[in-house]
Amino acid sequence: MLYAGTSPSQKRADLRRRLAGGDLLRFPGAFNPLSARLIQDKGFEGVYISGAVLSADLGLPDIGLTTATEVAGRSAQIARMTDLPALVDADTGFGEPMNVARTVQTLEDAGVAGLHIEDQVNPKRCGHLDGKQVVDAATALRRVRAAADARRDENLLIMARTDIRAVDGLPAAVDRAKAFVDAGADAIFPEAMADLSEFEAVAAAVDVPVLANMTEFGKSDLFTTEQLISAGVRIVIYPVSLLRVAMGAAERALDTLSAEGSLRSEVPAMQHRSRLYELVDYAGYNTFDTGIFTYEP
Ligand SMILES: C[C@](O)(C(=O)O)[C@H](CC(=O)O)C(=O)O
Ligand SMILES: [Mg+2]
Repeated sequence: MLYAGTSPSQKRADLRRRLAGGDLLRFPGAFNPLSARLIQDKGFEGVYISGAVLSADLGLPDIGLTTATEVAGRSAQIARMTDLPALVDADTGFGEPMNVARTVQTLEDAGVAGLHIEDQVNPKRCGHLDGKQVVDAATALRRVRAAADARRDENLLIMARTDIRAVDGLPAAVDRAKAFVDAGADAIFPEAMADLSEFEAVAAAVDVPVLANMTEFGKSDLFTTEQLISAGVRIVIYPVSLLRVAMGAAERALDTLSAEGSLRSEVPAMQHRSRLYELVDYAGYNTFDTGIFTYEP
């Protein structure tokens, strides 16, 4: 009933333990708190909270318009709904190193298990678009250092994302990944890798987990979990996938409604009322009521 029973510090400890175990951890993007429940129910290892989804949800492009407060608010709503660790996209950290530090503490308070800070210039843009720019190494490292120093729970996972591959090539991405680890990054997110061997090169160069972004319609192929494991990847995100699936279904249903005058033919594809009730635990609330109202002081 209500929110998940696992505390944020426990989720962070769980994530650390699972990462030490060596498996590939799969983090589908939750496009709302309810979908986080579904991700847990289906047996995934974690939930991703995407900046692209947050922007799209507000009807905005992913070009650095959202604020740290909006990201923290949505993160809290999603993270509290699941026992799984949540990883959140903190974009560029929302400002200078001191702002990055405050962003980290705010997201920690929101209950996430980890976050990533990227090295794009402000305002950032989707990592799979052309025309990105990255900041110099010193600036990028200061962001990561500030993030690592700011956390109060040592288990909060600070991931450093580099977008430099699309700008200066793979060797630059490998160099930056190594420097990020020296600056305190617990994991590396190399954005827009061209192929599997590039993931492999980054994973071989650092001794921390590497994350793969399996976003659709982007610069990387959609590799299978087996392929990612063979390349040494330890975390995979499917950031916008569930939103794309849901919006695709919504468009088709609206077209059906226009064409057919009713949604009758769409009903078999819909999530059933009973399944929705299962996910929001209607039964748990009934048990609570029964316990309270039959209680005799
Ligand atoms: C991972 C990402 O940062 C996100 O916000 O989810 C995006 C995803 C996307 O736009 O497809 C990204 O920059 O890759
Ligand atoms: Mg993003």
